[in-house]
Amino acid sequence: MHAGGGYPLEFGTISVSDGISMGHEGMHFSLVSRDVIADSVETVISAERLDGSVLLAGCDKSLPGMLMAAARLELSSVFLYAGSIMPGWVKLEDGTEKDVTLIDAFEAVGACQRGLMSKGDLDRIERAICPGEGACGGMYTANTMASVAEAMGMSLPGSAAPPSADRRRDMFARKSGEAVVELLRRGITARQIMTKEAFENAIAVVMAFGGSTNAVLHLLAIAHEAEVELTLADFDRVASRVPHLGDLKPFGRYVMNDVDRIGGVPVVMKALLDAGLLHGDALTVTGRTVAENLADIDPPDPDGKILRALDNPIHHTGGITILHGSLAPEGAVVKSAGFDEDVFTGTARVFERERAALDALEDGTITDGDVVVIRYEGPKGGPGMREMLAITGAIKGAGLGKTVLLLTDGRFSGGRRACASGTWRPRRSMAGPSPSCATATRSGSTLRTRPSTSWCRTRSSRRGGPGGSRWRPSTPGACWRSTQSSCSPRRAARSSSRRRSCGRRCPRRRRPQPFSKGLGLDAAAEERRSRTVPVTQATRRLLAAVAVALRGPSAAGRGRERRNFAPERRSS
Ligand SMILES: CC(C)(O)[C@@H](O)C(=O)O
Repeated sequence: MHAGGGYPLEFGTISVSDGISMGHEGMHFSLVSRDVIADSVETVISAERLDGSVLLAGCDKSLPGMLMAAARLELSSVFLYAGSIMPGWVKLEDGTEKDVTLIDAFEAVGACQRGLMSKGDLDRIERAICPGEGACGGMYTANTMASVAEAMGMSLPGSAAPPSADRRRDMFARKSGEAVVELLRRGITARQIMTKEAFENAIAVVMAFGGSTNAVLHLLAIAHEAEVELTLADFDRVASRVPHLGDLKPFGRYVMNDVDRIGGVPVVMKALLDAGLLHGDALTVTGRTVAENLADIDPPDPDGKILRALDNPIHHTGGITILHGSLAPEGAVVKSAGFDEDVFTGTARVFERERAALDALEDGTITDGDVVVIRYEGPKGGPGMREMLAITGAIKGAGLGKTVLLLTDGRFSGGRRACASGTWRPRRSMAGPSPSCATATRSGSTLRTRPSTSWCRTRSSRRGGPGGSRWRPSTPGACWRSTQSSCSPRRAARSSSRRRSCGRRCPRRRRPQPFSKGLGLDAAAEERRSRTVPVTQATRRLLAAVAVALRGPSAAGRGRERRNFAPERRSS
């Protein structure tokens, strides 16, 4: 920002690592953290009257949280991803060597429980999965959302794929700072970039990569903040045209680092643009269009292995399918990239909460042909719509990944490999004290799902009762607050802080006035711009005075040192 002529102030938000919060009570807070992050960014930027922002994020919920804040604030913003981890490497007892990610550890737990893996190997995998810093390495939620940000034009072209430890990240950080000052000069705000076309571009890239189902939830939330009309039907429409090209984990063989080696996200964007599947005229944070950025980069064609060519896709439709049917009248989301079978028919085994299903798996009572239904994990009933990675990982590790289907009103991890469909809202799910799923489902009923034709049904005419004998309302706190506005998984996709999602009236927010108002493109503003930098001198004087008051005279000096330090870092 210094280099661009602006003056940066730094602040942090909370963040939750999903790898740590997975599989226990902590996961109730994960999705909630997304909205807390968006709220906290809005709060600081609004309170301090900042002109724009470079929004940095690493793990799953902080990425959409930041993008939601950008959309809500409608100031100049550039999103910058912290990059993903490199895969780990492990040598198992029998001499097998393989690359591993976090997901291998969750699956190893299931394998160990079933006696398919020794405790020694489980321990080796657990120690190998995190060889350094960065978000989870496969095309899980963090990398999916980083690709979303790049495809949407909210981050610099080529910035999503380089790993966390890669020094190119320093270059992207510097350029992001310069870019936001330039956006401010030109009066370009986040909502001018986050248009319907930008969302469609993001969905197209998710479909081509076979990204995380969480992208559906998060994109709906970001669109809601941007006041862009986006529905599940949009995902259906784009998925029907865009083929699945990425042989990427969890279902494929490669990780984000491999995508980086073959040219990163621009490779898939260029392939889609050439095929007429991307809006080339959408504006981006470079101030140029998607097509102009791609022309500058001139990325190579897909390599045919990590990313297939459009005429030789892995699947002819996108990696995510929206299901409808008696089980999910409002829609359910399934990662069809992981389904080999056209139809899955099985017998419902209904569990209240993930723990009960994990216990049944450990007992060996979940078997081939079962449809594990986990209920009371929804946004309100859960609360917090927990991710089910512990159970999907354990099912896969137990060797049941292809023969057992999992349905839940909770969420799925971007890393799950078992057959699973979730984020659904069966009929009557809002009734009674437990507005979770599966009041429509009873153990023993036959469930059928067919991702290829987008439906999931129950054959049973019997509906379950309200159930939920063990359901308790959440106690006041962050989770409880989130239940006050989330009604269904579809609506939970929208920010809890925007009451409109529940049909309650929410006054239209007034657009915040940027502090350095008048940096637009008109002649007078241009003239002013040439005489001033985006942060006013008055602000700078005020900040210096505050720094002196808080930390003594040396603090103001330190501020000056930092400013002067920036160009030196560039030369080193
Ligand atoms: C822990 C993971 C793999 O990050 C997961 O939460 C996801 O959704 O990607």
